[in-house]
Amino acid sequence: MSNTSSDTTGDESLITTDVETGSTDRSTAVGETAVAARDLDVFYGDEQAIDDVSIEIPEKRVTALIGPSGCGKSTFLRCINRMNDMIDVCRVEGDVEFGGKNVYDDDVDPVALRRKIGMVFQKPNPFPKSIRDNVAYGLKIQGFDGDVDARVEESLKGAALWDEVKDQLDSSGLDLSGGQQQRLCIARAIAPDPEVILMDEPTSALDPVAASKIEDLIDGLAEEYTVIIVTHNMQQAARISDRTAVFLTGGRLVEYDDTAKIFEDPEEQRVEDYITGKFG
Ligand SMILES: Nc1ncnc2c1ncn2[C@@H]1O[C@H](COP(=O)(O)OP(=O)(O)OP(=O)(O)O)[C@@H](O)[C@H]1O
Repeated sequence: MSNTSSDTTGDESLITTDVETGSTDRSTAVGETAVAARDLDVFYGDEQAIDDVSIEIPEKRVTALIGPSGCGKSTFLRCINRMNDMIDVCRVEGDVEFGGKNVYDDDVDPVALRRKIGMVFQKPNPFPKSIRDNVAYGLKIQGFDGDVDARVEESLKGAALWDEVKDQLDSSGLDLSGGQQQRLCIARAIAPDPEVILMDEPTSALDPVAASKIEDLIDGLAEEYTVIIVTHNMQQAARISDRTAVFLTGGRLVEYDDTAKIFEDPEEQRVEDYITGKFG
């Protein structure tokens, strides 16, 4: 795995089909499906943001969603754990299957769904609470009756933050550096023991060293969780993901395959044009 991980949005000189792929030791054979979208359409009022997307996302792999600005990557990601429910004008048609169920069925509780499908955002957003309370937050909400301190430690270890904060668990999460705050948010996301972690450009607000740590972390997270990540950073997608889905303008999924195939030999000319920086 390359250790350079600066975000390169807009830096076309770094966009090349020669990017290093296949960073992980995981088998490229696609296993069980964790999340599937079927004929998914999403509208904001009259504007269509996702157009007839069907995709099967494998469990315990890193799947990257890439594509130019405004092509619907974040909208698609937010459909998976129904974060779009919070947007009044947003309407979803079609199915998103998780755990053998359409998450849009009437009997699905979105709060319970989000415990199973956690989310990490672009800007680190710890609560103005102690490090411990940040991680324990979701556990308290779900009425977790196990050993909270042990779970906090386990989650901070899982987010590669424990060694840096173990002596300051009562300090505010806001006093940490940006990269530490993002790892704290990852610890908070994994504490309720989800199956899927959605990440919306999790390194784009971080410096290259902090971003590199998060990339290494994501690689390890996929041992245990299904990771679905939106990134503008082509090199990042190539380095850390097993599968890559390319969205293009109009919210269409134009190609979805093993990451190495997408970056080395895409089927679609417009995908090649996009990843070589000819547009987007
Ligand atoms: N809350 C919203 N209300 C209305 N329109 C929205 C909303 N969020 C997104 N859109 C529109 O939906 C389309 C897809 O946006 P989305 O943010 O999903 O794309 P994206 O590929 O993630 O973009 P970016 O890479 O710039 O973050 C865009 O046309 C955007 O303007």
